[in-house]
Amino acid sequence: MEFYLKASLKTSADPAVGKEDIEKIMAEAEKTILAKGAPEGEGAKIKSWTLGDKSIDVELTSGRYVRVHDAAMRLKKAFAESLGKTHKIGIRGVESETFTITVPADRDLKNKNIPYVKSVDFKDGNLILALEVGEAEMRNQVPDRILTLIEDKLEQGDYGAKAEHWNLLWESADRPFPYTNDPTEDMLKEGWLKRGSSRGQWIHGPVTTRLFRVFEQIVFDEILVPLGYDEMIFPKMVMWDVWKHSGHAKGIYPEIYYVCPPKTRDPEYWEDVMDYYKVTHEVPVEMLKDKIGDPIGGMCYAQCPPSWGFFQGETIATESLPVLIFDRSGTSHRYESGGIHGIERVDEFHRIELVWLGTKEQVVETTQKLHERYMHIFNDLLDLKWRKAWVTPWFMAQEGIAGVAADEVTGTTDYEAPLPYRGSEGEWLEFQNVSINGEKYPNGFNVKSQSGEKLWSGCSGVGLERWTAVFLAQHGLDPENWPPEVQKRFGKMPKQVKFL
Ligand SMILES: Nc1ncnc2c1ncn2[C@@H]1O[C@H](COS(=O)(=O)NC(=O)[C@@H](N)CO)[C@@H](O)[C@H]1O
Ligand SMILES: [Zn+2]
Repeated sequence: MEFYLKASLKTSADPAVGKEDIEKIMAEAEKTILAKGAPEGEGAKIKSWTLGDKSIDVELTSGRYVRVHDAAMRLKKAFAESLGKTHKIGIRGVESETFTITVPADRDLKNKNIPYVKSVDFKDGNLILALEVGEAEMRNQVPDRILTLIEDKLEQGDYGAKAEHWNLLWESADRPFPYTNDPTEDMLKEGWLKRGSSRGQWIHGPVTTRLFRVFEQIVFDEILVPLGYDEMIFPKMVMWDVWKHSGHAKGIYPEIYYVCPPKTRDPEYWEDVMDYYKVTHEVPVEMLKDKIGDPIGGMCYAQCPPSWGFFQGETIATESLPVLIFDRSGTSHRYESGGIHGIERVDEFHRIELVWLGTKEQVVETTQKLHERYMHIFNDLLDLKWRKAWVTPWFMAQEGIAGVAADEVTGTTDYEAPLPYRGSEGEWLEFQNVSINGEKYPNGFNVKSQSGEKLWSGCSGVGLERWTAVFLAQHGLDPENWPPEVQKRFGKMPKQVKFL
């Protein structure tokens, strides 16, 4: 991998008078300023240099240490000091005439439309990127981010094949499946729910709503109350800034529902739209496009990121750790891939999101306790056939990164269950997960601990549609066949609205 930069350091006067000083700096630079911070012999190299009538023109090459743009800044500083003192010549700025990054690659890039990249050529097993950057971009590490972007793409395969990591951790004993219908079809027949007008959206009648609340009650009784979680309300419209801190801004765009404000709330501004509708009974979507502002963010997607605004920039007292909170205040929205089927994979869903933060030990211990409580719930209360698997951490998957986390403690455990109607080879459904997210969020949101110890966090998403889909797929719709702990909480079947 090689960086190449042909730069022109603009001088305030003809630099010829300082030729001796410049020669001295150029002669020593590779051993001094251009070597600092690099392993032996891996600093930046001066390929050539000449003096213009108001510039010092230099060709630099480097590997990944003392990169050419950093080398140019170091030369600028050295010239400014030496020429400034002795000859009152200042360095006005650094201009890059040619800036290329050459990276070994086994294939060309699909997307060549990268900021500050003029061209991408794939030749003789290398990607050669020509950059168009100014001094500000060179100072602001833009070339470094471009290199990282390319290396990530080459490593991950250009998006597409996100090889999901999956390792079985535990599986419950088999149990008979007396019911093998598709519960969504039977629920539709029973009138328990109806499709909403939006893609992947359902309107839940009294029965499924009651079932959601029964599962929620079980989470309260078995986890939130005994383990001391406090309820909070996390925002449900998520601004770009939150997703920049959480990392979602790296890869969330294909799957969010965007939020745009009106450009103004002045009714006159909207009169033509209203008149258009009143006359045509059609909503003039084209007209709306010009009247709404840019997307300010999106609807709730991962549910926990906005909670970090509560802790951002704070130092948490030792006595408050571990913080154990949860949110169930609203919906999550995802523009899921096609083939939205049943209630198991929807665009609008309801989740209880548990978040815990503390020292690494506290987070690991809290996570362990959660796994024990879930084990009890799924074995003894919901009486499910289910399993747990160690998978690519959800926060990596949501940034388009495959593989597993750096250390073996950080990561996501998916809880999955078979849906009998899918058949014995049918794909199991992830109905919730538990994750240790390491330092990611406290770092991302700059949250410190009184003791100065690094804070860790974890989160667990309990999908109520998913619990319901798994539970009904395995137990059927007749409460008579449900486990007593669910029947007890469910009570009498709510009266159904009768349609004629
Ligand atoms: N499209 C969907 N439909 C229904 N439930 C979903 C959908 N997407 C996610 N969920 C539920 O939300 C849970 C967590 O989602 S996740 O993306 O895996 N993880 C996260 O977002 C973490 N922040 C924990 O919530 C899933 O296990 C599932 O129960
Ligand atoms: Zn989460």
